[in-house]
Amino acid sequence: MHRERFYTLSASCPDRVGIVARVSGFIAEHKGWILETSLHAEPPGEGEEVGRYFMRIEIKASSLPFHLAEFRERFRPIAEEFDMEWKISDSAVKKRVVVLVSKQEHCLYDLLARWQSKELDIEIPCVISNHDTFRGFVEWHGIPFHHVPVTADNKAAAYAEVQRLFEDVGGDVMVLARYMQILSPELCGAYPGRILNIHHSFLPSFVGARPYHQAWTKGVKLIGATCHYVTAQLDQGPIIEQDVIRIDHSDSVEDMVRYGKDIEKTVLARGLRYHLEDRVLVHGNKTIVFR
Ligand SMILES: Nc1nc2c(c(=O)[nH]1)N[C@@H](CN(C=O)c1ccc(C(=O)N[C@@H](CCC(=O)O)C(=O)O)cc1)CN2
Repeated sequence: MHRERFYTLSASCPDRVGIVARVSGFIAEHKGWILETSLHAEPPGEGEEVGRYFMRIEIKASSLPFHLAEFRERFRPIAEEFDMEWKISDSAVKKRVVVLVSKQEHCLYDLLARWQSKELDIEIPCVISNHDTFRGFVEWHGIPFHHVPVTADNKAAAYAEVQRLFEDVGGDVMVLARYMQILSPELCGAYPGRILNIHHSFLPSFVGARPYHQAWTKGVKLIGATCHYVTAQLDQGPIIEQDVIRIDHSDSVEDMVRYGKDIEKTVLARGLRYHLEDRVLVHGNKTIVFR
């Protein structure tokens, strides 16, 4: 069902009395029609005096007497008054998702299927890979494909090329859809909260490139997948979404890889949707997810 155009205000600030009253008062003052509100008060962390308040508010675009740019300018003084980290997005503007992949097909295929069916209302301006494996499949969808090999000797140049391509297409989000190379700290640092990865384990268990082998060796009874923001620290970024499935002693690594494909696809799709809908707010190395 096509939703009427709406703006999403997502913000956080030091916790205090009067935040919601001030923000909702501003919206009401301009006859804004609120469609959905999510609020969370995070208590003070260790050594902190004040907690942090998180909010996400959807407002019907047609209910406001001004457009997005003026909304932002009129809201700015309030954001400064409360020392907010904030943004306002527009449901009518499709986010541009650049997909990175290596040799595993399942997450790439799933994202392109959800894009083609418009389940994910996004633009995919290009796909980048360190192998040429999926060129034909991607170009068949009318999407530009860029082969950027990564070797032990060319990592800096390779990631500079990835960044150039991302900037050239006006990328909003980078999705590592089983991209099996470790991004440089520079690339991670250039896009905090804008690079998502699907890790094929229930983090923090089994970081690295071969989590199913680690799971088999350990003999765990549950395996899973984790969608997280990418930081320079491998598989340590803020977690967005996770899920698990039960296995048992009779399951081989190959069985786990097969079961894992389904859960990796769905966890990535859910995590990406939450991010695209501004439902994820980062707090230190954790997230608040207004599902
Ligand atoms: N800076 C980061 N880069 C990447 C992350 C991350 O969290 N931070 N996640 C990985 C994805 N990943 C697990 O989910 C992963 C990928 C690759 C490796 C790894 O050890 N790669 C080896 C090469 C392996 C190969 O060539 O097949 C390496 O880079 O030396 C571990 C975990 C994506 N990037």
